[in-house]
Amino acid sequence: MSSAKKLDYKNTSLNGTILVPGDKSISHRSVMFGAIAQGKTTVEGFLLGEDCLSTIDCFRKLGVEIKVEGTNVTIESKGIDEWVEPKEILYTGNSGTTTRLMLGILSGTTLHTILTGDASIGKRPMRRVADPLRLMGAKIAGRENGQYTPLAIQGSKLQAIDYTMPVASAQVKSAILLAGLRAEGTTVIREKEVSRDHTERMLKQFGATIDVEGGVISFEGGQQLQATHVNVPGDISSAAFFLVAGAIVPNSDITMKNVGVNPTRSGIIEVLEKMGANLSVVIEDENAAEPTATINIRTSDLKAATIEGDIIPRLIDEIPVIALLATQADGTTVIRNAEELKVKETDRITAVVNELQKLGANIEATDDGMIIHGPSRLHGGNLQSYGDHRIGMMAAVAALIASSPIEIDDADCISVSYPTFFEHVEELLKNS
Ligand SMILES: O=C(O)C1=C[C@@H](OP(=O)(O)O)[C@@H](O)[C@H](O)C1
Ligand SMILES: C=C(OP(=O)(O)O)C(=O)O
Repeated sequence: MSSAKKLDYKNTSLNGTILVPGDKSISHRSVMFGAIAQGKTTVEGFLLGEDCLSTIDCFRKLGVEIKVEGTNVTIESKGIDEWVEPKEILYTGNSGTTTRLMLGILSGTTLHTILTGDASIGKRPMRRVADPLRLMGAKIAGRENGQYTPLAIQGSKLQAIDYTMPVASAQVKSAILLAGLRAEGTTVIREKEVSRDHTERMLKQFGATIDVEGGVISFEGGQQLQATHVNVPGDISSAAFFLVAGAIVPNSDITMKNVGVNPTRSGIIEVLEKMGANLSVVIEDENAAEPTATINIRTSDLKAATIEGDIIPRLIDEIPVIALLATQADGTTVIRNAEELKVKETDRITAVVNELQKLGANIEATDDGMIIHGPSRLHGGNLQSYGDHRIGMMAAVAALIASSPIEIDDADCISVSYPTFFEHVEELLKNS
């Protein structure tokens, strides 16, 4: 059920300390790796967002025992060879990560499975994963030769490949690595631009050996994963909404603890620094499998920046809210090389530009990004989320500075990645 939400935040500031929920990418992977390994894996700080719950649901249908108690999750598996062939279709909801990584995992089993998701997933390109997996010997069938869900997979024997990534995508890389775990030989992946490396880090955590050097990943097939404990840090992509809110809402001072600051994810921190934000980042644990930090942000005088090149994959999911940030910065912000935004939950270039224009922002779309002239005073209006959690949250942060109320058509979609988002907004407003 979708629900409209009217936001009327007048003369408020945001103050206080919050703990953003667990990282979505790492939460997905913790369940996947725990299900592949034999034994009991325990996860702490798991994200109870709908996308990660879809991943849990898929593995339960494969016979893996998964218990959820608050944000603690226990996965008990007899190992990938003991999974059962599901009688039902595996439903991946709104989650591209679940769909693409499962495709890689399931290709190397002996099972017949079918993956499908919601209307948005049904439009997202899957050949970017199916094609390299087919080079490994995977048997995948689907609409338009495997481009779109539903996708049927007949598990088969796989051979390693040496693959040069045509796009910077951690989902493609991870699907190949997870198939590579079951393949004969050494899988080699060559990345021109580094994408998030949670899969590589977690493979090591589960006892595998993986070599990463100068954008080249080498990974020997046939390794067994060992069940372990996974500590999921706070999601920097969720923290991003409050980093921007703290910078643009007058008289604000927000602290977030335990935020994951893996360098392949922390592009937004570099952008905030470049734009002159009042920001401090104190590393908590540099040696953890995934490093964390306490981050403080205060109201800032911002200047425009150019955002392009190899930083793009390190902040791709943050671009909608960075665009909002740029509407409050002095000068012209240019975002380039971000055409991947067109194949997310919705076309995020069109969605961001349309919705921010409705509020009076001076923003235009380009083929691979957007151009924003700031600063501009935003007014209220009726905004669409397009069923995309990141667009919904961008609209909600805009409401914190808009001169009149903003109504968001379908705000429920925010629970895909940040179910407690509005509780955190209320908590920070209380202290103002
Ligand atoms: O691997 C992951 O967990 C993700 C990778 C990124 O997608 P791409 O691989 O399509 O760039 C990102 O946008 C998505 O939110 C999560
Ligand atoms: C693109 C996203 O996720 P996914 O690809 O897993 O749907 C996102 O969370 O912004």
